[in-house]
Amino acid sequence: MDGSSGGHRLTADTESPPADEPTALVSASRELEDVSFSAIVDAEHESRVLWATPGGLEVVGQGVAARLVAHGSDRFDRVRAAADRTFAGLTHDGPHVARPRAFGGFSFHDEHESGPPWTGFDAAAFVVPRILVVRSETGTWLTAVANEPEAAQERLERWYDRLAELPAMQPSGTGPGVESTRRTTSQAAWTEQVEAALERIDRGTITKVVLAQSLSVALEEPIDVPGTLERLRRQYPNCYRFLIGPDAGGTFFGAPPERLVSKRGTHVETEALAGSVPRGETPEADDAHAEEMRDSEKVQREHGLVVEAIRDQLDPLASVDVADQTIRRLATIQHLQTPITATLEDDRHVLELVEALHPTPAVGGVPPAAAWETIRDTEAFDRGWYAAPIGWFDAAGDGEFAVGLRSGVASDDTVTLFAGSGIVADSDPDDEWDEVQLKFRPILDELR
Ligand SMILES: C=C(O[C@@H]1C=C(C(=O)O)C=C[C@H]1O)C(=O)O
Repeated sequence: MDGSSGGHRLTADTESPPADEPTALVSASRELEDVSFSAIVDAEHESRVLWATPGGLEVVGQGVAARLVAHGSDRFDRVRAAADRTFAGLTHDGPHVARPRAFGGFSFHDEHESGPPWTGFDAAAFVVPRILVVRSETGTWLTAVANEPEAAQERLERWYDRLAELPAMQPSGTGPGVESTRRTTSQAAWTEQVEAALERIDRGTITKVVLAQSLSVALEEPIDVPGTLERLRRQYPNCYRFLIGPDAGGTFFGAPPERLVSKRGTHVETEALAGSVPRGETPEADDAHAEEMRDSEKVQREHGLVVEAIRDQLDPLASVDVADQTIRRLATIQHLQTPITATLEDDRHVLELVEALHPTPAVGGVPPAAAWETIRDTEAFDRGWYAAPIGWFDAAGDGEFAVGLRSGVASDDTVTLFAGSGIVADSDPDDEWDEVQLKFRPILDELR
């Protein structure tokens, strides 16, 4: 069902209300001993989600209590309207951290149509899972969501018993092995693409554009996505981790370093993350790379465009505070980062902020429309949900979104990876090529 035409889509074994009379969601929570998250997200052919933040919140969900889907240029508004209907009258019996949330995201651009490798991915799609396990500072909670209190309670008890029987920890395994890789963009084609973008920059059509590549990886064994994410956690402990698995089609997953936005009440946090250099072999070499990035006029210009665009987007809504630049060090790469916070004048839904910010020039360009045209004229693959907002929102309109980077979409025995880099005046095609290869590594290393 298209969420634009109604709120809930209920799967067969829930108590389906008449289509035009969605009943309110009811949820109940119970504290758990720690459990293996895989038990929730291993289920194939079931809708499943995983969301983990650098701050330590981890959530897994399975099944569909409500689904919100939208297409077209007003997809953000449509999801928000569907969210209001979905969450109207919600009653939650449990701690705030374990409340029902809608998890999902958007495609990079609003003309997106689902198709390989993005089968199962609409232009905007969220689910409120029927079963959630939340691990936070205050403990681990199991939440069941249904349309009636008895059904929620029954589901809660059934899953509590089921999870209690499983071992708490499951091995995260090893990579599925890479049989072969196929590029959408050869290095020669890339050089031409970057040079064509540089011409547009010269002519003044654009100031910056982020061009990307995709890499299709044929696997030796089927991939265990939750296991892969668990291994990514060890390598990239300060990154987000996400898995979005519709009940049919591919599974989108990744470990992005970049927050698009988080909102709690009137407090907003976002950041500019743009400018990239490799890690060094020694602490001295590491610092030298970081120094070189900080001192580069080109990187500062590229980064400054992102800070400026975020400030311009938030200024009409909030009082904005831009902090000092720092270096964001990840296992394989370092970035220039500027943390940005804001205080909203009036409370807003997090989706309003997502719409205002996406795509920032960290993944799109300046000016946005001409940059998008450049991307469309240039890239030989479908961005799908790559570099797009991935996250959650709740009944109050609070939520958090990452940028879907360092990511791939898995289907059958293939994972398609995506990575890009910002092109500004003075960009060198060979350097940008190297940067893109570095950004494939987080996922690619875990597949080997
Ligand atoms: C586009 C990507 O990364 C983005 C682009 C960056 C850059 O151009 O320096 C840095 C971080 C991200 O905002 C990607 O990882 O695919």
